[in-house]
Amino acid sequence: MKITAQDLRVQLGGREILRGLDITAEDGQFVGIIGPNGSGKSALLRCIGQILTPAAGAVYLDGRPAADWPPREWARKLGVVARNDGCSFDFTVGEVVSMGRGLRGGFLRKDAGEDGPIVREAIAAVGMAGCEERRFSTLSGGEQQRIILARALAQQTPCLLLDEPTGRLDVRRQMELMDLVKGLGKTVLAAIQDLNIAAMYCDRLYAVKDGRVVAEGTPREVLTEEVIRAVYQVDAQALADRDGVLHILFRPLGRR
Ligand SMILES: Nc1ncnc2c1ncn2[C@@H]1O[C@H](COP(=O)(O)OP(=O)(O)OP(=O)(O)O)[C@@H](O)[C@H]1O
Repeated sequence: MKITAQDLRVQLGGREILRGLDITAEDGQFVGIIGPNGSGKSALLRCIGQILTPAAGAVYLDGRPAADWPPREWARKLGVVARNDGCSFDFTVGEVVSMGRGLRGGFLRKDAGEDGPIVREAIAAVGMAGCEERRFSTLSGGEQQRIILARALAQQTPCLLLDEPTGRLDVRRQMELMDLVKGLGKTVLAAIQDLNIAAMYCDRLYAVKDGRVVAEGTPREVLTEEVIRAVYQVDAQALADRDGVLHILFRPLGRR
């Protein structure tokens, strides 16, 4: 399923946060959004996820505008993993992940009885099998992050929006999570802060700065020394290893 955002504009607190963004994720593509803190990555994902209403512009799934989708049908197409999306109540892990099933259209729907295996499978997929009865609040930050992803997996949508899905994970868990998501073949739009992770896993990247797209293309096209300098004001070297994997090496600030 294809995700398209066209000319998105957002104003918050009297400021223009998104200034006419165009983003496309083709069916099955893993698309990364990179950019400095405050550049508008979360605002963009929140607009596409219908959590934030844009001042102008539109979001489409397979060419059909968001406004034309009944909310329940939309929730069956698009799973959202927002940042700081912990639960304020003391639910168990199983209950948190079951909420992904509820998002598909009410806990009282006809197929609700089949949720158990799907919930357990989603928990196992993120490496947390057997933790169903644990209190969510007793998990570490990285474990909570994986369970929030499991909740989106249990929603069984063809598209996923992920806001810094690996931010609190150790290096192995980061790669496991990205391998897992990539292996699902879903259309994914993810805000990613770690440029090496973005280089390793994304089919396409959009670099966002001050609410505008300043570069787009394959990781090799976007993660150039010039773009990294323009977007982040840091000096970096982009090197491909013998397997063709791109690595970004950063120079300490003030050293040339
Ligand atoms: N409710 C709000 N009111 C006013 N300004 C806001 C609001 N929400 C976000 N902003 C501002 O919008 C800008 C973009 O925020 P956003 O969270 O989209 O950035 P980001 O690229 O995701 O940043 P980060 O990498 O730090 O997570 C920031 O300058 C932020 O301060």
